[in-house]
Amino acid sequence: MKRVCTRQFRNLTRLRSFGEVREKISRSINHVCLSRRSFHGSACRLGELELTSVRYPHVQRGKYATLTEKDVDFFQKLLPQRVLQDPSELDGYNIDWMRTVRGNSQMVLRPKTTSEVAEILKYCNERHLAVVPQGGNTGLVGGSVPVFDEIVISTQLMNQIISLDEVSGIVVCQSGCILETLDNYLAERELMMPLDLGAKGSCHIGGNVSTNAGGLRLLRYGSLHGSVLGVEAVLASGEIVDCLSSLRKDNTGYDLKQLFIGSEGTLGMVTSVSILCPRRPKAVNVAFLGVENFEAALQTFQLCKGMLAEILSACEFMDQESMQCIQENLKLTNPIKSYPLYILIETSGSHGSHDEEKLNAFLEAAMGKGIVQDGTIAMDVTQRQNIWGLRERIAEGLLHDGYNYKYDISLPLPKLYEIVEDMRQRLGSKVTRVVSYGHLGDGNLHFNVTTPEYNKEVLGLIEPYIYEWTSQVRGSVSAEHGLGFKKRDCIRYSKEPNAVKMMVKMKKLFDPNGILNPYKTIPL
Ligand SMILES: O=C(O)CC[C@@H](O)C(=O)O
Ligand SMILES: [Zn+2]
Repeated sequence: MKRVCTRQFRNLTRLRSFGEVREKISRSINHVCLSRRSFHGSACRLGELELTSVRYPHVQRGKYATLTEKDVDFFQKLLPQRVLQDPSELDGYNIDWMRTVRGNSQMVLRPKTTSEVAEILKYCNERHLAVVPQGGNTGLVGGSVPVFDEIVISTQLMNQIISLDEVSGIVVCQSGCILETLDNYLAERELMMPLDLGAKGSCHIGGNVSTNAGGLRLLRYGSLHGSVLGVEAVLASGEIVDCLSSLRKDNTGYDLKQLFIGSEGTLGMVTSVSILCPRRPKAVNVAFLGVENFEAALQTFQLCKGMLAEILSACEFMDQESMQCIQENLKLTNPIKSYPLYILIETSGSHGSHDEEKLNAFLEAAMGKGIVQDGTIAMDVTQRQNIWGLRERIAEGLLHDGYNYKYDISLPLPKLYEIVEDMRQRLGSKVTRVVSYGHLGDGNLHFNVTTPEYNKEVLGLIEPYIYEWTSQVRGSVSAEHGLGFKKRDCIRYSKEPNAVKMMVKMKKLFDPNGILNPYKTIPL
């Protein structure tokens, strides 16, 4: 049952069978639903976490029309039984997953087809009614919730898989398909989604594409700018832009679909996508390792890139503070001893025993060189999921602390941990935790600070310091979460003024009345 590890890997501990199985249901603790599932329909209350007006008092409502009875009649006729207005149903659409942005939308529309989306947008554009497209509402920058009273256009009912070409591995589907549902559908056909993330159980593919979500396997499968072959989107005017190609090659001028990938619903609402899916690997292995410092983490990554080469499918890291957070707040168990840093390595290949041999050889070498101190390899699917749960559930664990200051930074690898150590010094005992983890394989640091409640002084110690530092080392202030509402004013730290000007011009061209996801992405 247990694969034998070599002498050099002497500290290897067997993975205990975890008491905790990764929870997949929404939980409501202290009035806050914490798993990265959406909380539509669950009884969440905000209480003291109602922070939009506290943190963003400078943001003023734009000059949009307000909803009239005539408007409501129009939408009810267009979408019978698919217009939500009951206040008890609206909370889940008005509040973001982080529970730091709360809008006050009075209406949620649930279209099923592209032409219904086109009708909605045409009407809203003529009436100057602002809208916010929303998928699973799992975003981390307040991009998918209204800021004021924007009408929510939910993709919940746009969940049809349109076609699958099993030979080329191209799936075409509506934007409201849940990522995990798509992946399960593909699994039956020996294919997989090229994207995986903690929120997979509730995020919608349209939201993934609109935010250019990165996730856990970007190292292996690249970004959605490469995997998405086609996009169908509806512009503010109601015009449908059909770029839903399923071609690998198409050089007929501007690649317009790219404009909808990562523009967070500000240029058009994505209604369908076409995605190139890789073959599902036959053998997957996951190892969880302990290292003494960030230099050793980098050496581990370098070594595994060399020794595991094309079978390496993920290389993630988390620090001891992340581990403490999930131990204390989620009661998860560390399968090895305590180390300053932990590395999760995943291989995905076509030959089980060959892959295992390679992984064991890598572990022997890493331990032999003294780079890795300790580790464990998952022996079955449950153990694999449990190891992944340690990494994927940190975001959830952090919310239990109270208020979470969240930063998603792309950095040159050698610089990745500098800011964490610096910030620990800077913040000292003023905060509950300083936590860092992320995608070592693609240079993406998730830096998080928590305090029992929102604390302006702490925020002032973090910002703009962290952004200025990121800018100086030519990093990006948003690696994969987007800018949404919360980060839009930080764009200038990563994009030069002329680039921002061009974005503003594009926005005006695509959406002259500014009705599409206002207050997001583009700075004021
Ligand atoms: O919570 C975060 O900071 C990151 C969330 C997500 O991108 C992850 O990689 O787990
Ligand atoms: Zn991430």
